[in-house]
This record gives sequence, structure tokens and C-alpha cells, in this order.
Amino acid sequence: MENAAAAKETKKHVHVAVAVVLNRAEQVLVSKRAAHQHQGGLWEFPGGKVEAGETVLAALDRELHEELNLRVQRADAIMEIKHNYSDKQVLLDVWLVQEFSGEVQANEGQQWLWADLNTLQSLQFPAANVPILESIEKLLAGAH
Ligand SMILES: Nc1nc2c([nH]c(=O)n2[C@H]2C[C@H](O)[C@@H](COP(=O)(O)OP(=O)(O)OP(=O)(O)O)O2)c(=O)[nH]1
Ligand SMILES: [Mg+2]
Repeated sequence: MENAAAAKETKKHVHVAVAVVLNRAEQVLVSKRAAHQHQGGLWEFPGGKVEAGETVLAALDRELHEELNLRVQRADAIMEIKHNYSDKQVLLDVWLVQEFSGEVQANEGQQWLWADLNTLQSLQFPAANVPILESIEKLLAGAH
């Protein structure tokens, strides 16, 4: 087998539930990935890996609760993004969450903020996030 093909077959695949949590002030919840994590030091939309036997929605709710103390009451699918990093292939399952309960609390000591569109555009996200940011821009621009 050629090296490139071998690398492709052995590359780690992860299925990730990702939440675009939008509040009534049209701000989106973002948090900062810890330095030691994959894509560390960059901002992210909260979420994490879907576990075996778990639905994506259950993973979305579990991760938001574990990381930031929120519970998802309703989520609408926005898009799926397949992206190849050099070391990993991710499938981001992205959901819009406008109905949620709880107050944000950084359970993992991470930085977080409710970002308006301007702030969002000034933050650095992983490369896979480009289509998510475009979609939020459209959503918020269309809201006026
Ligand atoms: N949550 C999240 N992950 C993202 C985004 N963009 C992006 O490329 N990713 C990638 C980075 C990681 O490779 C993967 C998420 O996996 P993760 O390791 O953070 O998952 P997890 O929360 O279950 O964390 P862990 O307990 O395994 O550390 O998806 C994003 O906006 N949000
Ligand atoms: Mg996570």
C-alpha cells in the first residue's frame, strides 16, 4: 500500500456533536480549547465526541452539561462538516440551540464568552469551523 493510502486508513476518525448556542441578545456561546487538546488554544463551539451507542442529540446535551452547565431543550440540525486535519478526521455534527436551561459555568476552568458577531469574527477557530461561521453570519444578518 502507498504511504498516503496507509495514512488515510489509519487516521483517527471522530464524530463530534457541536452546539451553536444562541441567546436572545443574538450572541453565541464560545469557549477556548485547552492548550493540551487537539486544536488547542483555539476557540470552539461547545461539544465533544459522540460515544458508542449514544445519539448525537444525547451527546450534545451531555457535553454542554459537562463542559458549561447548560441543558439542551431543543436543537435543530444546521450542517455536517467533514474535515481532514493532518492527524485526525472529524465529522462535525452542528446543531443550533436556542432553547436551553441553566446558567453558564466553566466546569473545566476554560475561558468562555457570549460573543456577538463582531467578537466572533475576531476570534480564532479551528479550520473546520469556517462553514459554521459563515452560517452564523447569514443567520444573524438575516435576523434584522
Ligand atoms: N467541540 C468542538 N470541537 C471541534 C470544533 N471544531 C473542530 O475542529 N473540533 C474538533 C476538535 C477535536 O478534534 C474534536 C472534538 O473533540 P474533543 O476532543 O474536544 O471532544 P471531547 O469534548 O469529547 O473531549 P475529550 O474529553 O475527549 O478531551 O472536534 C468546534 O467548534 N467544537
Ligand atoms: Mg469538548
